[in-house]
Amino acid sequence: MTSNFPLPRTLRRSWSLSPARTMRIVVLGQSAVGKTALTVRFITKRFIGDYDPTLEMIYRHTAAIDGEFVHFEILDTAGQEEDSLQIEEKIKWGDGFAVVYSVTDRCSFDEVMRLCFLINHVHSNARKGAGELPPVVIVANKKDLEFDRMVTTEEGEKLSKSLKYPCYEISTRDSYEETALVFNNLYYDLLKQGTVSPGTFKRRGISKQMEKIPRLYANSAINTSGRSLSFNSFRDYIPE
Ligand SMILES: Nc1nc2c(ncn2[C@@H]2O[C@H](COP(=O)(O)OP(=O)(O)OP(=O)(O)O)[C@@H](O)[C@H]2O)c(=O)[nH]1
Repeated sequence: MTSNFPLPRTLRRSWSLSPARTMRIVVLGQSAVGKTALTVRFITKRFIGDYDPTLEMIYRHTAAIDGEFVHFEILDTAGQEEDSLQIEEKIKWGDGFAVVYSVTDRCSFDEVMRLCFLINHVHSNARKGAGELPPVVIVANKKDLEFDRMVTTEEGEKLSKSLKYPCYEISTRDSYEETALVFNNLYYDLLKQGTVSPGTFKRRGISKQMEKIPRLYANSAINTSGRSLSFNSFRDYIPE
């Protein structure tokens, strides 16, 4: 089908983009800190309030960053207690990590350190000292809930300094831009490591456990209706 209207400049530009890279990001953190909200906000640009708390999913999303297509595969983990072997499989799968806590929940803040150590431990063993450790960002979510705050900005900064990972204090509810910054910066950090070939990031094998996690192809460009979608209708809306 042809159109009588000229294409917008942004669409015309995208045709000259170079081949896509794929980056796998694992979103970790305690239950109810906003992992699903963060992931869905990034890929649909919308804040959707209610999710099935137990759902674990790999979202696939293509974004154009600095004139390049980047395929994100984002594993939104369940955030509930599971044995360490299961978490380790997921950590092995990732190229980069967003470790999320809520500024309204001190326990979720205390969990960040353990998760960061686990990431380092798993990847140090896997790489046997060769190569840099994967990029990690700490996400302090729900900063809009100032009255319920239990963790100060300074505490977040102190943790960030001691772990040597950047920490972004954000509101997934209020800002798409802050959410995108988390994922885009993980991508830039991985690029900086210089371990990427022009086509794709280096791939490792996928375990049977990882193959069982449902995958969903989602792209913000698909959702242009301006409707507010519930999570279930969001899932039905976007085909695999
Ligand atoms: N006010 C506010 N609420 C938020 C924000 N981010 C998430 N929420 C709410 O926090 C609750 C939990 O969000 P989820 O995204 O389901 O949290 P989760 O970490 O994925 O939870 P699990 O699936 O149990 O691991 C939901 O009611 C969200 O609407 C935010 O930035 N501000």
